[in-house]
Amino acid sequence: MTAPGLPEAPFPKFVSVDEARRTLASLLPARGTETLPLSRALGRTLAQDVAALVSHPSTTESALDGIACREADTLNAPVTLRLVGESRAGQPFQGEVEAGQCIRIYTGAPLAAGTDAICPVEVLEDIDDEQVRLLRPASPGDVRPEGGDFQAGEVVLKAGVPLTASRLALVAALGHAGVAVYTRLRVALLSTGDEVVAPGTPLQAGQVYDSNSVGLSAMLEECGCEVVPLGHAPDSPDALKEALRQAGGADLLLTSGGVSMGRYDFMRDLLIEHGQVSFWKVRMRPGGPAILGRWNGLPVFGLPGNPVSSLVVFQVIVKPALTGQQLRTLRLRAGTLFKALPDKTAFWRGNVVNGEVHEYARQGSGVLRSLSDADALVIVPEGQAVKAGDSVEVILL
Ligand SMILES: Nc1nc2c(c(=O)[nH]1)N[C@H]1C(S)=C(S)[C@@H](COP(=O)(O)OP(=O)(O)OC[C@H]3O[C@@H](n4cnc5c(N)ncnc54)[C@H](O)[C@@H]3O)O[C@H]1N2
Ligand code: MOO
Repeated sequence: MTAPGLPEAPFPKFVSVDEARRTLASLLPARGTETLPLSRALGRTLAQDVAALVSHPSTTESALDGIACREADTLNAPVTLRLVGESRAGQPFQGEVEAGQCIRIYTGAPLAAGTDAICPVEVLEDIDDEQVRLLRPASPGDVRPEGGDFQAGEVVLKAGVPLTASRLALVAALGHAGVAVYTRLRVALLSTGDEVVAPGTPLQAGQVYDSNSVGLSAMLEECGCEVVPLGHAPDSPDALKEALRQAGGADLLLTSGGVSMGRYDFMRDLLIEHGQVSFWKVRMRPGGPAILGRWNGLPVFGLPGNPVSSLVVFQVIVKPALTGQQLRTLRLRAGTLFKALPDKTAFWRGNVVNGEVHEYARQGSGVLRSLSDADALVIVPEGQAVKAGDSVEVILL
């Protein structure tokens, strides 16, 4: 597909979002694996299935502080039972509990032989050291069965999932002190533009603070990448060539700015004239002008400068390519109209209100606060408007 006004070129233009993602993934190096302690594995991608070394719970245990007894004895509560001992975590009751008897028990302590139900302290009355009165029947639902969470030998986590905080906790519970992960990709990061300045310095008229470096660097960290910060380069082919040279040892150079139709969009010019371009422009908004190519073998992904555009392209194209993970989406009911674009997938910002997603008022690619204020990117396929009441696919932000 060739747009009016663009020169003919020996590379694809206006590729789909899926094609852009696949092409970027195909330029990245195959990754090795390494084993890391859990304290250093946050954000990395699991390289091997992880099986449980133990069952959890390791024995059948109580979910509450109270007494353990036989449910059948308590169906006509209030009833009085005879206390014959107690079970604490690490100090289980050794004997058998018989009909009409009970033991004191605490959360996480093993059940005793003969017991099958728990009555919590809130519905107990102590009569004396040997007797207790249950105001309600004891519940088998407050017993946690052995292996109810996972069984020894069971594969609980599959290779390829990202290691979030809760998954790292799970790996520890499975009994592992370390975990096999894919090695980190080294991603060099560069902001371009004469007007771009680092935050913390005074801003002259026409300048803008470099928000892209900050947002993209944080997103790369979240993807488990090693970031090589190259800072900022002005709109000059020589300065950009120097930055491209500095990025030489990286697996990918990510740039922002200078890829659209302007006369000073030199990143685009350099890649088209002296690099090898895989595609220029993606059928999406925001983010349409993105360009992918290689410079002396180094994959270079040029994100658009507009702050919303660069972060959205990262989210929907770069992140899945870097992590090998599918985009996580879910479906919600639309509470308002989301307009379609004839030849682009739109990623409109939306807010979730009472389970419905509503359009955020300001959709401009320069309105960076829209990504902070919104709850979701609403995916509107090419040419297919979403009406209020329709089901729509969203990415939660
Ligand atoms: N005639 C046309 N003009 C434009 C088109 C088009 O198709 N025809 N596409 C528009 C779209 S869509 C986008 S997106 C932008 C992308 O342009 P560039 O990638 O060339 O980006 P710049 O022109 O360098 O900057 C755009 C905008 O973003 C601000 N910016 C740049 N870098 C940063 C940064 N690191 N932190 C914060 N803000 C940044 C910059 O100041 C500009 O305001 O092109 C449209 N134009
Ligand atoms: O794609 Mo641009 O990102 O619409 O402004």
